[in-house]
Amino acid sequence: MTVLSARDLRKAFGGVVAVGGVSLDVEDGEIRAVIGPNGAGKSTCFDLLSGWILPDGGTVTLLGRDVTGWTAPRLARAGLGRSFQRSNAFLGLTVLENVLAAVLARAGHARRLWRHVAGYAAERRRALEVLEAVGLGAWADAPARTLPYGDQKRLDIAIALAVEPRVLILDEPLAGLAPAERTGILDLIRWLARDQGKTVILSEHDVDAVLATADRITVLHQGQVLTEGTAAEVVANAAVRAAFLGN
Ligand SMILES: Nc1ncnc2c1ncn2[C@@H]1O[C@H](COP(=O)(O)OP(=O)(O)OP(=O)(O)O)[C@@H](O)[C@H]1O
Repeated sequence: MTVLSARDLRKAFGGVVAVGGVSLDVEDGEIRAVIGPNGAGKSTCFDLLSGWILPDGGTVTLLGRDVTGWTAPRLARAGLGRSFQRSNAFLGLTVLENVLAAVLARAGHARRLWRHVAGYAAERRRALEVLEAVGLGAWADAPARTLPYGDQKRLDIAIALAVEPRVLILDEPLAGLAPAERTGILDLIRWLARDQGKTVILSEHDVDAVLATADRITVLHQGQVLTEGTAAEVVANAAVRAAFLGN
């Protein structure tokens, strides 16, 4: 079953065509990597898919519904979680408060967020569960700014998971990580897809980093899909090799 589709998505900023007619279909439980060099249009694509910006043209379908033009909060309630290239965690809040804020926002409590935080027992339990799931349970009461960088990436994933998404879009979850941390995040992503039934779409610059993890890889180049396929197909593709791999 296809859970997320894009058809001919387009977005230009002034004269710059960031996304020039992208179509893709992501299947339930799949790990999809979207790779491409700087400026290929990965983040813009993710912004379009998750409702952070409006497309100039094209459509987005989530779980069978046409959600084109839906706002990010509405898409979150419909089952789409998103992390960002630059963390959107509040560094002055604790790790738990960050996830709790996201849980409360989904539940529609955003406007009275800080009035009776202590009273939200069920939501706190849910936030703690999410932290345990991503391996940050021990950091719950620590200020987010004290987290090691690799764990900040885990917190970003926890915030995206707080909306209980079916589809999780992760913008460069491996960026800036040491090899051991990358392995840890890739293990987490595999667990989310294989054991928790999430569909995961992640962006990355480097095909090697996602070869063993992604079920399929979409290669973006200059705002368009250069090719899509399994890791083996993408690596064997002459156009991809010419554009990104050198040889
Ligand atoms: N808000 C914006 N205003 C103007 N141009 C933009 C804006 N956002 C993106 N662009 C341009 O659109 C193109 C695609 O950018 P985008 O950030 O989507 O690529 P990317 O593949 O995510 O790159 P990176 O890997 O560096 O994050 C680039 O030329 C970028 O400069």
